[in-house]
Amino acid sequence: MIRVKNLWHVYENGREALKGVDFEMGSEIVALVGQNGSGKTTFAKHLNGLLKPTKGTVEVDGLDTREHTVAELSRLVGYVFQNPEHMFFEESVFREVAFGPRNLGLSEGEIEERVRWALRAVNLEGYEERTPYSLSGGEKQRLAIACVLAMRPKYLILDEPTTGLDGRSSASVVEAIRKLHSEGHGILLITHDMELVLELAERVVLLHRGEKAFDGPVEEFFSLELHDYGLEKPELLRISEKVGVGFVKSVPELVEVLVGGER
Ligand SMILES: Nc1ncnc2c1ncn2[C@@H]1O[C@H](COP(=O)(O)OP(=O)(O)OP(=O)(O)O)[C@@H](O)[C@H]1O
Repeated sequence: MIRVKNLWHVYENGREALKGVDFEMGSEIVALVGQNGSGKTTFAKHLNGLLKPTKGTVEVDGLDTREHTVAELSRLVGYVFQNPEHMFFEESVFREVAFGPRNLGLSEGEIEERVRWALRAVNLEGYEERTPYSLSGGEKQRLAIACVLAMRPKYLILDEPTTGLDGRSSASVVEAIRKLHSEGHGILLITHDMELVLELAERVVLLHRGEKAFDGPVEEFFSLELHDYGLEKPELLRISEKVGVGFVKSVPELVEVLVGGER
């Protein structure tokens, strides 16, 4: 479990970015949402120790982040940053994914096993010898996830994993996230994309001006007045409400309800 209690973060310039946030998560898919500057990145960086609480506590599987290094915590909480392609520096996909495990001092056999496993998890088998720069946007994003996965973290933080990707690439990333979740990883998805929240999240945490304004099931989240928080309802939900169907998670589900009549 990740346990955050009364988390405050005040930057050196006096900016109070987080004000008393409580949070817990296990192996769910949680979407972390909120308008620009609401504190999402500041919050997420506390979960692998990149930032330490000004006040309050953050514990990951019983480890207090103040007492452990980022290197130690990164084995538990993997962080895939936005636009990860800027972080690739090896000449092959294999070497890129092997970099983290190699730094752990593992044997060549173990490294290879981890790389194959991580590439399989994101459907990039057969890409081992490609250069990272030759990959498509969706493939790069999945490679970035594989690099973090190779450290075998229990929890994954994904910052805007589908932003800038076309429909097909985005679908491949969504599929990889679902697969990881089904294998027991807890996933914190930072995003502005409400369609993605609808499609993937079980639970939503909404930050507003550094405070937690909502924490609950996705259906309940979408019944909030999202404009008040600078957010938009997904088009699909606007349509489904207009035709009197209410909450649906996907276009096929909407069609099924419309064609099948009663739910
Ligand atoms: N290093 C820093 N020093 C001072 N203030 C900061 C620093 N980093 C962030 N802030 C401020 O803290 C607040 C929260 O920022 P944060 O990046 O956590 O928000 P966010 O929700 O992730 O925003 P976005 O959606 O734009 O990425 C903002 O007002 C921001 O300007």
